[in-house]
Amino acid sequence: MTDTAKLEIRNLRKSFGALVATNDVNISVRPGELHALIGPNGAGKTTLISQISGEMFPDSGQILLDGNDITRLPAHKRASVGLARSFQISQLYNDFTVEDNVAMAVQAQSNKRFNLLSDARKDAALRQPAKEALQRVGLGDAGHLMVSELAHGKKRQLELAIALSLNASVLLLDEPMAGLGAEESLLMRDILLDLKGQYAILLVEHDMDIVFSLADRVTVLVYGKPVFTGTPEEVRHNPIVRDAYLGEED
Ligand SMILES: Nc1ncnc2c1ncn2[C@@H]1O[C@H](COP(=O)(O)OP(=O)(O)OP(=O)(O)O)[C@@H](O)[C@H]1O
Repeated sequence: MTDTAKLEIRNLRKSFGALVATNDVNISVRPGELHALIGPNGAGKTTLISQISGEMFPDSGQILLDGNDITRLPAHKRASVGLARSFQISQLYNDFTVEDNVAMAVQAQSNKRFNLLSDARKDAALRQPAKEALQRVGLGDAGHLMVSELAHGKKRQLELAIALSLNASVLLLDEPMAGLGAEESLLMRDILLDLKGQYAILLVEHDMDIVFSLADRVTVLVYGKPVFTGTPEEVRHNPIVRDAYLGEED
């Protein structure tokens, strides 16, 4: 399994003072796999994602992408080696159009390459991937709208479009369903279903219906430590998981 992992987390550890938020974590995400990370509030899911995306560095351990060690690579360089974290709504530019927001992300990632082109070609080279990414998340007709005009669900779709426009093969998705209404959730579920199989996806999500219906494998994190990794069916029936986490739901 180690040989074929797209993303591999080895013995990762991160403490905040006395609190061990990431406690010797080992997780692998295979090519095309949708791997969900679940756990109670405070289990360390966001802390782990932040280390994988490079916003925070671990105390020890390794993060490998396609077998290459990216543990200390700065966050802004990770997209160019194939790893994208879904943007957060707080990072969107409200006073620009939807398409501008995606085009700016494409440009920010590949500044040097585009600076060599003439303005017209540069514009086309930025607009085309932006349009394709928007199409992919169901925002093909919304490119001209100002971000400030978008409903919450559409902003979430835009976050995902920005991640897709970066041409990564590994996606880190941190609670894409958060704050969505029932209809918006169904739409997001369909979008994720469409992406499934084409990207290696590490998905943090509290919505268990989504996790159990979409994930190939699930890792359960409790107090910073993975207690079990398996298929949704195995996770559902595992006594350790039920005691530690799902117990109250059964
Ligand atoms: N910068 C920080 N400084 C100190 N403690 C932190 C910091 N970031 C997170 N923690 C602590 O680390 C633990 C893990 O937090 P984290 O946000 O990663 O959990 P989570 O699983 O994402 O939770 P949730 O599901 O509520 O989002 C918590 O106890 C949290 O209080």
